[in-house]
Amino acid sequence: MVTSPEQRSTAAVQPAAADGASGASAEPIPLIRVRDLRKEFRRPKRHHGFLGGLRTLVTRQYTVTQAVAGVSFDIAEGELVGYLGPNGAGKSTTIKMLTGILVPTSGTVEVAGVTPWRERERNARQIGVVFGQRSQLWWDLPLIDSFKLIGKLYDIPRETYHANLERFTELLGMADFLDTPVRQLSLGQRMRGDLAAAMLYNPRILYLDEPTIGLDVVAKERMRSFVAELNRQDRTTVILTTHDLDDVERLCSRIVLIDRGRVLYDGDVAALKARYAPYRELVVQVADQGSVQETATAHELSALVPGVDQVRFDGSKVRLRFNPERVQVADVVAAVLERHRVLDLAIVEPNLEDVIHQIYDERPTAA
Ligand SMILES: Nc1ncnc2c1ncn2[C@@H]1O[C@H](COP(=O)(O)OP(=O)(O)OP(=O)(O)O)[C@@H](O)[C@H]1O
Repeated sequence: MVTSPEQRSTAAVQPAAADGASGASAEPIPLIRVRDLRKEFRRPKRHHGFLGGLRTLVTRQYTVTQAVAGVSFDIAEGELVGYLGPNGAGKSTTIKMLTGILVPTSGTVEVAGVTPWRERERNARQIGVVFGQRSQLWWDLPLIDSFKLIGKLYDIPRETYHANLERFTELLGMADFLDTPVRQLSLGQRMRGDLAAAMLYNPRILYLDEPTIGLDVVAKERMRSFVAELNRQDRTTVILTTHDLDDVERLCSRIVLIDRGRVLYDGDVAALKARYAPYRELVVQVADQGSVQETATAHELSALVPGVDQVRFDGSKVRLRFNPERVQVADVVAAVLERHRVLDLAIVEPNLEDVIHQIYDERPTAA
């Protein structure tokens, strides 16, 4: 299931138009516009053994990897989009083309009217980039000196620099380590420094590539709340690639899901869940758990509570799955309360991770 950029907002689960061109003239111009983007990596085929090196040079055969195989999407100002996919799907390659680090094999990208790889400097002023695995800070300098250097490099007006430094220091809790050399910072501190450095010159767009990788829960939450604040207060447009779907649940209303260089899904998270996992679970802990398990098979129990499709015993809890479009939550709860003494009860939404696994499981296998 693929959606073209112009279809996404109105019909998130419709098939894509073949050409991916925008037809709606009244639509506002998107901040980021990507059309049929492709990137092919060619590596010389290596021959081994006696005279292999010579053959490699002479035959000039190549191994071709289609890292990005025709991706199109639009992103409006102020959107916060999760760009997701399994290892090797083409996420980093796409981000590298959007940031101007890589030149595509074909296709177009416009970022606020700029073709990133043609006007790298103009593009650099309007984007902030954080790669979780790499730092743009000066390793041997105190963190504050990296900020000062960025202030000079980007010609940030004095007032803007000081206002941003003060705000980010407060929001990211950096006061205690501003004077510490970057190489002595913990990963969580360094990531906060990187995030602040990426935003010091007020870019309109922030690209985050695995920004919470390796962080503990507290550090992750700090990063997430900072990104949410930038997006809400400053309308910063954010594109986030991550394998941590809690980042996505917490931050993104829209996701673009890619696989083998192609878009599998582009739309909002709620619509994705409604399509692939149209259920809720009532999770109950009952006083008579033992007797429930002894006297009622899952099948019998689901017959007792009308509208419940599936019942699972999960440790001390019973999980009853139902479709909220067919049966009211209140009716399911009432049916359970009528029969059992309930100690605890919760309604749980399907988790994005399960939904995405389901999509990968259902996709056609590679040719
Ligand atoms: N410089 C390169 N030369 C050759 N192949 C490359 C290069 N960079 C990426 N690839 C290949 O392109 C494909 C997409 O890689 P990419 O790094 O974009 O994936 P990804 O979705 O970011 O994966 P991950 O989640 O593991 O970071 C992979 O098959 C990868 O091996």
